Amino acid sequence: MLASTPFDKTAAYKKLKTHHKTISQKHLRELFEEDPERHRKFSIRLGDILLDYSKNRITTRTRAYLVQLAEESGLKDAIEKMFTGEKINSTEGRSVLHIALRNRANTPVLVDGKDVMPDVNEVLAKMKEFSGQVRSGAWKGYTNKEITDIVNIGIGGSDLGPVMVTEALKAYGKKGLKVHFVSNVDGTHIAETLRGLNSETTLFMIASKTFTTQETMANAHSARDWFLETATDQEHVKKHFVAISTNRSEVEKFGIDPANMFGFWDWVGGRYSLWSAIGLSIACFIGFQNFEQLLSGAHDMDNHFRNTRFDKNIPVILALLGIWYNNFFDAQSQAILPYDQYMHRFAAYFQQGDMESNGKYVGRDGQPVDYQTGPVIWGEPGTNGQHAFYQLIHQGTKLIPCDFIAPAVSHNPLGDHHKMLLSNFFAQTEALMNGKTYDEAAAELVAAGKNQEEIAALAPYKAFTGNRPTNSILVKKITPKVLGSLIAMYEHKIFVQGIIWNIYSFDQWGVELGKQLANKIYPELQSDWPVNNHDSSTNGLINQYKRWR
Ligand SMILES: O=P(O)(O)OC[C@H]1O[C@@H](O)[C@H](O)[C@@H](O)[C@@H]1O
Repeated sequence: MLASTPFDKTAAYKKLKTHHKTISQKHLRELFEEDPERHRKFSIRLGDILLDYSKNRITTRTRAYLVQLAEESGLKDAIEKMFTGEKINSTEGRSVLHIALRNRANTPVLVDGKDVMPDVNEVLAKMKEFSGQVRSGAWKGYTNKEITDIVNIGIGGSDLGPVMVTEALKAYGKKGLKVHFVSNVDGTHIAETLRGLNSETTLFMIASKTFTTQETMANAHSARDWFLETATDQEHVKKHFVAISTNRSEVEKFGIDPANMFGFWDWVGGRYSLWSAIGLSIACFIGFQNFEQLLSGAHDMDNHFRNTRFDKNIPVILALLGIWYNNFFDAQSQAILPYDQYMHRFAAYFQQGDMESNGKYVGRDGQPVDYQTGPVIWGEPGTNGQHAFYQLIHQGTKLIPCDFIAPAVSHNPLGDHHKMLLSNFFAQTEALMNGKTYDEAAAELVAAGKNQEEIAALAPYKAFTGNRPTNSILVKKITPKVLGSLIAMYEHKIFVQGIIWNIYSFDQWGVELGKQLANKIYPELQSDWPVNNHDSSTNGLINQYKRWR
């Protein structure tokens, strides 16, 4: 069991409340003027990753109070409980062991007294063999042709991770092998994906932890129907369908050869599962060695997280800064802004990772919390975001803490593109921090030849308050290893915040109600009879749909 102290009852919370009154009056410009050593004091380097968090509205005192908050919340103990397989996902009665999936040290990790590592290694070995066969062309389709297209069918955690990683690591992808992802139950998704594919050279991966998810099962059945239209013989299914799941009996019921099943376990949360067999499409696309590098990058971050004191601990610091803005500055959201086109699904991935984990209002004591928990996560790659929503980040009325992420080395060193990209990356955090005073705006207008009247009219709009906090995460290059570390970094950040907010981060009961109601409404849509058993809005909408369809 995890300790359960409502975080607003800690001594550190009270100190931070008082301290916030002072800090909120300070401008980041002043903080930098007062202390020229901020970059050194507020940055952490881990291998090829540099976190500079100096452009935050903090002093060393703020950090000390935040670290105290983490200590009072029992974080050290909670980390140990996670790493040693204790059932900290209490509402589901499960351990939380994505760290075991990438435990490259192979030290025993016990669940109910049994070491899970032999099972983990067995599945990894099976993934290695299979991905090797697909990539070398040894795995043949029903007409003896090599596989050219993989279609992963899954949703949520069984989709977002593989999508994000295969995009982020496209530079490592095997030429001539395409990966496609179908998630939405909207028939358009699968219809558009299958258009142009050849059943002889297409491999389907049905990825579902439960193997009962409505969307995935509907898409899997449609994929099989499509396949059998040309392949005709049921026997051929086994060369073209594999399953990734924890539910063997449902896999067998669907008709997938158990030999083609890649298992995982209930202690792998869906949104933490890309490290498991759910990553099979990743392993096929980038190769198993690169997949192992991804695991090893995550393992490095796991070790750092578990063994480093909190004030030098990257995930802990990121989590504490998030809490500082969320709970003391009333920030509602957090932007993740990768300056790397390949990482264009990174923010979307952590929308599930963070919002499904920490979008909870009931504390671990079973009572509603009376403070804010998980933020809204959003973001798009720079520089596109700059020409879209950054206006609001710079001059809007809302405080939006931002994580800027960029690689020093591009996979596509084309002319001066990367220097231009990085100049924007550096400029934005500087601009958000410093802003532009009224006097600076007026001076620019003078230089542009404006008269006093024009200056008075325009300067208020051209001034920026600045003082907007950012983290800069500069990495050497987006390699599989670095990406693994970055993903694990955010996973642990989410964990720390959940511990401090005293909520359960590893269940997701909030998604159930919609599913239950959809299952009830689905049979009602079979006939054309009007319905009258819902509220007037739902009845009205269903009945209009029936008239129009
Ligand atoms: O992998 P499954 O069982 O098909 O589940 C897919 C998704 O289903 C959703 O209902 C859950 O909210 C997600 O956490 C999960 O990843």
